Amino acid sequence: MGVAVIKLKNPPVNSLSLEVLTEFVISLEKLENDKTFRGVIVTSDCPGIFSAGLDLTEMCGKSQAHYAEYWRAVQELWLRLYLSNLVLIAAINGVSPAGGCLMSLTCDYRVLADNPKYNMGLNETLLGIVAPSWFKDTLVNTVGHRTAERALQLGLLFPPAEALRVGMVDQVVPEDQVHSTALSVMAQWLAVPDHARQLTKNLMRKPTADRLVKQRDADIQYFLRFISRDSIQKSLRVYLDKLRQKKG
Ligand SMILES: CCCCCCCC/C=C/CC(=O)SCCNC(=O)CCNC(=O)[C@H](O)C(C)(C)COP(=O)(O)OP(=O)(O)OC[C@H]1O[C@@H](n2cnc3c(N)ncnc32)[C@H](O)[C@@H]1OP(=O)(O)O
Repeated sequence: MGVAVIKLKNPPVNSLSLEVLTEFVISLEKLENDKTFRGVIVTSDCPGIFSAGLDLTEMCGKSQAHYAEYWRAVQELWLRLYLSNLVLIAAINGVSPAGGCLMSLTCDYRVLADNPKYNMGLNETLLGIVAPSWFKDTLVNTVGHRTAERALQLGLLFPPAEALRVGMVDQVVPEDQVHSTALSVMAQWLAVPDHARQLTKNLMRKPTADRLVKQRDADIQYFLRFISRDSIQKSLRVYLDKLRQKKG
Protein backbone atom coordinates (compact mmCIF):
# COMPACT_ATOMS: atom_id res chain seq x y z
CA MET A 1 0.00 0.00 0.00
CA GLY A 2 3.00 2.33 -0.44
CA VAL A 3 4.11 2.66 3.16
CA ALA A 4 7.71 3.46 4.04
CA VAL A 5 9.35 3.06 7.43
CA ILE A 6 11.85 5.62 8.68
CA LYS A 7 13.87 4.05 11.49
CA LEU A 8 15.97 6.58 13.36
CA LYS A 9 19.43 5.19 13.97
CA ASN A 10 21.86 7.43 15.81
CA PRO A 11 23.08 5.42 18.78
CA PRO A 12 23.20 5.52 21.69
CA VAL A 13 20.12 7.75 22.16
CA ASN A 14 18.95 8.91 18.72
CA SER A 15 19.76 12.52 19.51
CA LEU A 16 18.80 14.84 16.67
CA SER A 17 22.21 15.97 15.48
CA LEU A 18 22.61 18.29 12.50
CA GLU A 19 23.43 15.25 10.36
CA VAL A 20 20.34 13.33 11.50
CA LEU A 21 18.07 16.34 10.89
CA THR A 22 19.52 16.86 7.43
CA GLU A 23 19.23 13.19 6.45
CA PHE A 24 15.68 13.01 7.79
CA VAL A 25 14.63 15.98 5.64
CA ILE A 26 16.26 14.45 2.55
CA SER A 27 14.53 11.08 3.14
CA LEU A 28 11.17 12.77 3.60
CA GLU A 29 11.61 14.86 0.47
CA LYS A 30 12.41 11.74 -1.57
CA LEU A 31 9.32 9.98 -0.24
CA GLU A 32 7.12 13.03 -0.88
CA ASN A 33 8.33 13.12 -4.49
CA ASP A 34 7.91 9.39 -5.05
CA LYS A 35 4.23 8.97 -5.78
CA THR A 36 4.34 5.25 -4.92
CA PHE A 37 4.48 6.22 -1.23
CA ARG A 38 1.43 7.53 0.60
CA GLY A 39 2.41 6.93 4.21
CA VAL A 40 5.42 6.74 6.52
CA ILE A 41 5.87 5.06 9.88
CA VAL A 42 8.44 6.88 12.00
CA THR A 43 10.13 4.68 14.57
CA SER A 44 13.46 3.98 16.25
CA ASP A 45 16.22 1.47 15.79
CA CYS A 46 17.70 2.22 19.27
CA PRO A 47 16.30 -0.19 21.86
CA GLY A 48 14.23 1.62 24.50
CA ILE A 49 14.79 5.06 23.04
CA PHE A 50 12.61 6.75 20.44
CA SER A 51 14.73 9.90 20.53
CA ALA A 52 16.52 11.87 23.28
CA GLY A 53 15.53 15.04 21.44
CA LEU A 54 17.74 17.78 20.12
CA ASP A 55 21.43 17.05 20.33
CA LEU A 56 22.63 19.07 23.30
CA THR A 57 26.21 18.99 22.05
CA GLU A 58 25.07 20.96 18.97
CA MET A 59 23.82 23.75 21.24
CA CYS A 60 26.75 23.94 23.62
CA GLY A 61 30.15 25.56 23.12
CA LYS A 62 29.76 26.05 19.37
CA SER A 63 29.99 29.13 17.10
CA GLN A 64 27.10 31.48 16.31
CA ALA A 65 27.20 30.27 12.69
CA HIS A 66 26.82 26.69 13.88
CA TYR A 67 23.88 27.55 16.16
CA ALA A 68 22.16 29.33 13.27
CA GLU A 69 22.70 26.39 10.91
CA TYR A 70 21.49 23.95 13.54
CA TRP A 71 18.36 25.91 14.40
CA ARG A 72 17.41 26.34 10.74
CA ALA A 73 17.70 22.55 10.35
CA VAL A 74 15.43 22.03 13.39
CA GLN A 75 12.88 24.44 11.90
CA GLU A 76 13.12 22.74 8.49
CA LEU A 77 12.44 19.26 9.83
CA TRP A 78 9.50 20.50 11.88
CA LEU A 79 7.99 22.30 8.88
CA ARG A 80 8.47 19.29 6.59
CA LEU A 81 6.95 16.87 9.08
CA TYR A 82 4.13 19.12 10.20
CA LEU A 83 2.97 19.91 6.67
CA SER A 84 3.80 16.59 5.04
CA ASN A 85 1.31 15.36 2.44
CA LEU A 86 2.10 11.81 3.51
CA VAL A 87 0.25 10.10 6.35
CA LEU A 88 2.78 10.05 9.20
CA ILE A 89 2.36 7.58 12.03
CA ALA A 90 4.74 7.53 14.97
CA ALA A 91 5.45 4.07 16.32
CA ILE A 92 6.98 5.18 19.60
CA ASN A 93 9.11 2.32 20.88
CA GLY A 94 11.07 4.14 23.57
CA VAL A 95 11.46 7.21 25.71
CA SER A 96 10.86 10.52 23.90
CA PRO A 97 11.73 13.71 25.77
CA ALA A 98 11.66 17.24 24.28
CA GLY A 99 12.56 17.23 20.57
CA GLY A 100 11.84 13.48 20.46
CA CYS A 101 8.31 14.11 21.68
CA LEU A 102 7.93 17.07 19.32
CA MET A 103 8.85 14.88 16.36
CA SER A 104 6.08 12.43 17.28
CA LEU A 105 3.61 15.30 17.79
CA THR A 106 4.09 16.37 14.17
CA CYS A 107 2.75 12.98 13.05
CA ASP A 108 -0.92 12.34 12.29
CA TYR A 109 -1.24 9.50 14.81
CA ARG A 110 0.86 8.17 17.69
CA VAL A 111 1.10 4.58 18.91
CA LEU A 112 3.13 4.20 22.11
CA ALA A 113 4.58 0.99 23.54
CA ASP A 114 3.21 0.15 26.97
CA ASN A 115 6.38 0.32 29.03
CA PRO A 116 6.46 2.47 32.19
CA LYS A 117 9.95 3.70 31.24
CA TYR A 118 8.75 5.21 27.96
CA ASN A 119 8.05 8.72 29.19
CA MET A 120 7.27 11.48 26.75
CA GLY A 121 6.81 15.23 26.96
CA LEU A 122 8.40 18.63 26.53
CA ASN A 123 10.75 18.81 29.52
CA GLU A 124 12.73 21.87 28.40
CA THR A 125 12.13 23.89 31.58
CA LEU A 126 13.90 21.19 33.60
CA LEU A 127 17.03 21.89 31.54
CA GLY A 128 16.67 25.62 32.23
CA ILE A 129 15.64 26.30 28.64
CA VAL A 130 12.36 27.32 27.06
CA ALA A 131 10.39 25.45 24.41
CA PRO A 132 9.94 27.88 21.47
CA SER A 133 6.48 29.07 20.51
CA TRP A 134 6.09 26.55 17.68
CA PHE A 135 6.95 23.64 20.03
CA LYS A 136 4.27 25.05 22.33
CA ASP A 137 1.77 25.43 19.48
CA THR A 138 2.31 21.81 18.42
CA LEU A 139 1.58 20.62 21.94
CA VAL A 140 -1.45 22.90 22.39
CA ASN A 141 -2.86 21.64 19.07
CA THR A 142 -2.55 18.08 20.36
CA VAL A 143 -3.57 18.19 24.04
CA GLY A 144 -5.30 21.55 24.46
CA HIS A 145 -4.25 24.76 26.18
CA ARG A 146 -4.59 23.91 29.87
CA THR A 147 -2.83 20.53 29.70
CA ALA A 148 -0.08 22.08 27.58
CA GLU A 149 0.37 25.02 29.95
CA ARG A 150 0.81 22.76 32.96
CA ALA A 151 2.98 20.23 31.10
CA LEU A 152 5.27 22.93 29.66
CA GLN A 153 5.78 24.90 32.85
CA LEU A 154 6.49 21.80 34.92
CA GLY A 155 8.47 20.09 32.14
CA LEU A 156 6.30 17.01 32.62
CA LEU A 157 7.29 13.68 31.13
CA PHE A 158 4.21 11.45 30.92
CA PRO A 159 4.31 7.65 31.31
CA PRO A 160 2.17 5.80 28.73
CA ALA A 161 -1.13 5.67 30.67
CA GLU A 162 -0.91 9.42 31.39
CA ALA A 163 0.16 10.26 27.85
CA LEU A 164 -2.94 8.45 26.62
CA ARG A 165 -5.19 10.12 29.17
CA VAL A 166 -4.13 13.64 28.17
CA GLY A 167 -4.27 12.83 24.44
CA MET A 168 -0.55 13.09 23.81
CA VAL A 169 -0.76 9.67 22.14
CA ASP A 170 -3.70 7.98 20.43
CA GLN A 171 -3.06 4.39 21.47
CA VAL A 172 -0.93 2.49 23.96
CA VAL A 173 -0.27 -1.14 23.02
CA PRO A 174 2.05 -3.96 24.13
CA GLU A 175 5.56 -3.35 22.90
CA ASP A 176 5.53 -6.23 20.40
CA GLN A 177 2.38 -4.83 18.77
CA VAL A 178 3.53 -1.26 18.12
CA HIS A 179 4.53 -1.84 14.50
CA SER A 180 1.54 -4.01 13.55
CA THR A 181 -0.82 -1.48 15.16
CA ALA A 182 0.83 1.37 13.26
CA LEU A 183 0.33 -0.60 10.04
CA SER A 184 -3.36 -1.25 10.65
CA VAL A 185 -3.97 2.38 11.63
CA MET A 186 -2.16 3.38 8.45
CA ALA A 187 -4.58 1.27 6.39
CA GLN A 188 -7.49 3.18 7.94
CA TRP A 189 -5.92 6.57 7.11
CA LEU A 190 -5.03 5.47 3.58
CA ALA A 191 -8.64 4.46 2.95
CA VAL A 192 -9.43 8.20 2.75
CA PRO A 193 -8.85 9.82 -0.67
CA ASP A 194 -5.45 11.58 -0.55
CA HIS A 195 -6.56 14.95 -1.93
CA ALA A 196 -9.37 15.35 0.62
CA ARG A 197 -7.23 14.22 3.54
CA GLN A 198 -4.27 16.38 2.48
CA LEU A 199 -6.38 19.53 2.05
CA THR A 200 -8.00 18.93 5.43
CA LYS A 201 -4.61 18.42 7.10
CA ASN A 202 -3.43 21.65 5.53
CA LEU A 203 -6.52 23.45 6.75
CA MET A 204 -5.83 22.30 10.30
CA ARG A 205 -2.07 22.87 10.36
CA LYS A 206 -1.11 25.67 7.96
CA PRO A 207 -2.01 28.58 10.28
CA THR A 208 0.38 27.18 12.92
CA ALA A 209 3.16 26.52 10.39
CA ASP A 210 2.69 29.96 8.79
CA ARG A 211 3.45 31.63 12.11
CA LEU A 212 6.96 30.15 11.98
CA VAL A 213 7.41 30.62 8.23
CA LYS A 214 6.66 34.35 8.56
CA GLN A 215 9.26 34.87 11.26
CA ARG A 216 11.86 32.19 10.57
CA ASP A 217 14.85 34.53 10.58
CA ALA A 218 13.65 36.35 13.66
CA ASP A 219 13.19 32.99 15.38
CA ILE A 220 16.81 32.09 14.53
CA GLN A 221 18.05 35.43 15.88
CA TYR A 222 16.06 34.88 19.05
CA PHE A 223 17.51 31.39 19.41
CA LEU A 224 21.05 32.75 18.88
CA ARG A 225 20.63 35.36 21.59
CA PHE A 226 19.04 32.84 23.96
CA ILE A 227 21.46 29.97 23.48
CA SER A 228 24.55 32.21 23.63
CA ARG A 229 23.73 33.54 27.08
CA ASP A 230 26.29 32.47 29.68
CA SER A 231 23.53 31.31 32.02
CA ILE A 232 21.97 29.07 29.33
CA GLN A 233 25.31 27.63 28.27
CA LYS A 234 26.03 26.89 31.91
CA SER A 235 22.64 25.16 32.39
CA LEU A 236 23.24 22.98 29.33
CA ARG A 237 26.77 22.06 30.44
CA VAL A 238 25.55 21.13 33.92
CA TYR A 239 22.76 19.01 32.43
CA LEU A 240 25.12 17.24 30.01
CA ASP A 241 27.62 16.60 32.81
CA LYS A 242 24.84 15.08 34.92
CA LEU A 243 23.88 12.76 32.05
CA ARG A 244 27.51 11.75 31.57
CA GLN A 245 28.15 11.18 35.29
CA LYS A 246 25.03 9.02 35.68
CA LYS A 247 27.05 5.97 34.69
CA GLY A 248 30.11 6.73 36.83
C1 LIG B 1 13.69 30.19 19.81
C2 LIG B 1 13.53 30.25 21.28
C3 LIG B 1 14.66 29.75 22.12
C4 LIG B 1 14.79 28.29 22.09
C5 LIG B 1 15.60 27.77 23.18
C6 LIG B 1 16.15 26.43 22.96
C7 LIG B 1 15.11 25.39 22.80
C8 LIG B 1 15.76 24.09 22.59
C9 LIG B 1 14.85 23.08 22.83
C10 LIG B 1 15.34 21.87 23.18
C11 LIG B 1 14.64 20.68 22.91
C12 LIG B 1 15.47 19.45 23.20
O1 LIG B 1 15.18 18.47 22.61
S1 LIG B 1 16.75 19.52 24.34
C13 LIG B 1 17.16 17.82 24.67
C14 LIG B 1 16.32 17.31 25.78
N1 LIG B 1 16.59 15.92 26.01
C15 LIG B 1 16.64 15.38 27.21
O2 LIG B 1 16.43 16.00 28.23
C16 LIG B 1 17.01 13.92 27.28
C17 LIG B 1 18.33 13.73 27.91
N2 LIG B 1 18.70 12.33 27.93
C18 LIG B 1 18.17 11.43 28.79
O3 LIG B 1 17.31 11.72 29.59
C19 LIG B 1 18.72 10.04 28.68
O4 LIG B 1 19.92 10.07 27.98
C20 LIG B 1 17.76 9.05 28.02
C21 LIG B 1 16.56 8.76 28.95
C22 LIG B 1 17.29 9.54 26.66
C23 LIG B 1 18.52 7.70 27.79
O5 LIG B 1 19.07 7.24 29.01
P1 LIG B 1 20.23 6.15 28.99
O6 LIG B 1 20.51 5.83 30.42
O7 LIG B 1 19.86 5.04 28.09
O8 LIG B 1 21.46 6.88 28.29
P2 LIG B 1 22.45 7.96 28.93
O9 LIG B 1 21.69 8.97 29.70
O10 LIG B 1 23.54 7.24 29.64
O11 LIG B 1 23.03 8.68 27.62
C24 LIG B 1 23.95 8.03 26.75
C25 LIG B 1 24.82 9.09 26.13
O12 LIG B 1 24.02 9.96 25.34
C26 LIG B 1 24.21 11.33 25.75
N3 LIG B 1 22.94 12.07 25.55
C27 LIG B 1 21.76 11.80 26.09
N4 LIG B 1 20.82 12.67 25.65
C28 LIG B 1 21.47 13.50 24.82
C29 LIG B 1 21.04 14.61 24.03
N5 LIG B 1 19.76 15.05 24.02
N6 LIG B 1 21.95 15.25 23.29
C30 LIG B 1 23.24 14.84 23.29
N7 LIG B 1 23.71 13.78 24.00
C31 LIG B 1 22.83 13.12 24.75
C32 LIG B 1 24.59 11.21 27.22
O13 LIG B 1 25.25 12.38 27.63
C33 LIG B 1 25.50 9.98 27.18
O14 LIG B 1 26.74 10.43 26.65
P3 LIG B 1 28.12 9.73 27.07
O15 LIG B 1 28.05 8.35 26.51
O16 LIG B 1 29.16 10.59 26.45
O17 LIG B 1 28.16 9.75 28.57
